Amino acid sequence: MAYRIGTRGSALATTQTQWVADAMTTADTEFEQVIIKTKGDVTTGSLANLGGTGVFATALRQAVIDGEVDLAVHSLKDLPAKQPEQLRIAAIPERADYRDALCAAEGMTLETLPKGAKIGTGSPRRIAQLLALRPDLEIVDIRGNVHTRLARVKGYEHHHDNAPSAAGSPKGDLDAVVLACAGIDRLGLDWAITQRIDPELMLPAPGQGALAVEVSADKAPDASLAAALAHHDQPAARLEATAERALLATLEAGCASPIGALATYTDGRLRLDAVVAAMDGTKTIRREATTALPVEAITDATLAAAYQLGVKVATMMIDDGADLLPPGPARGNR
Ligand SMILES: NCc1[nH]cc(CCC(=O)O)c1CC(=O)O
Repeated sequence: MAYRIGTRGSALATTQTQWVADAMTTADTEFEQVIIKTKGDVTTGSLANLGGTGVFATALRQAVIDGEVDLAVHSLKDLPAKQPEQLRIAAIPERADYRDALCAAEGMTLETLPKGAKIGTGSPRRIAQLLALRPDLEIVDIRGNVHTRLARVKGYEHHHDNAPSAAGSPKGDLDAVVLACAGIDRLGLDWAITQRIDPELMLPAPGQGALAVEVSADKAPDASLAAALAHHDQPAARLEATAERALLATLEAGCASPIGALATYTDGRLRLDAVVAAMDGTKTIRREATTALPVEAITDATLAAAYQLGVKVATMMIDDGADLLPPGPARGNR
């Protein structure tokens, strides 16, 4: 059978969708990419001002609901925490590097960047954690695809002369940008990363580095597609994503500040670290908890335990005043 697999049109989106398609292709199961334009792709201007959640995902999700495509591949971190009833995340494949990446001029790191260095990012979560570490940094709001953002770093084009030209936007005007390692690695641009930022210093967005393969909840996939999806649903990634998204769902109801969260599943234990931070970096609330979760296979009970871990850590943070921190801009760019 051939299936239509929906994707955003960016280089990163089509690369990761092709990765999923290739992984799931068998002798009798193949995939054809269908590119869906989303609001996040056609709107220019700062994402911090665009508002709302899920700007990248909405049109793609609608294409699944309308039956235009059989399945869709998203970056999990672009999906709002609340799952729409018409859709189901059928697979969360093995996760890539979940860390944030500093891509700086001259091999610099967060420790060696000069005082007052100009750092490009539009993510309230990254801004808050950067300023908590280095209040002297000058943050510059940037957006655009991975190539466009990397081209803002001094010397980038000198090192990468076949970089697609980032028409219209400035080049080489920043000391560094912060992006997700996962996206840069998937595009084969890992040489641009000068520091994979330790999650002790900066917690990633909930779901960062993970992909979500979404299908219609009403129309069950046929047997060969269902088998391919089940085979690529990785238990550790599923448990980690469940805890991170439970935390996000709980905090979104009670606090409006930037949120970072990282769950790691190793040796039968699921650990969740999370942070809520004031945008100016002056206050951060960071908590963690671990639960023993020996699993052979994912069941409703293990997923419920992972979800409860997220609720627990979020509740601890609200008790510690996470809901009293000043709000960041409307969400949509983590
Ligand atoms: N918000 C855009 C977005 N959505 C997913 C990724 C990176 C890949 C991933 O986290 O899986 C990015 C770019 C970035 O934050 O650098």
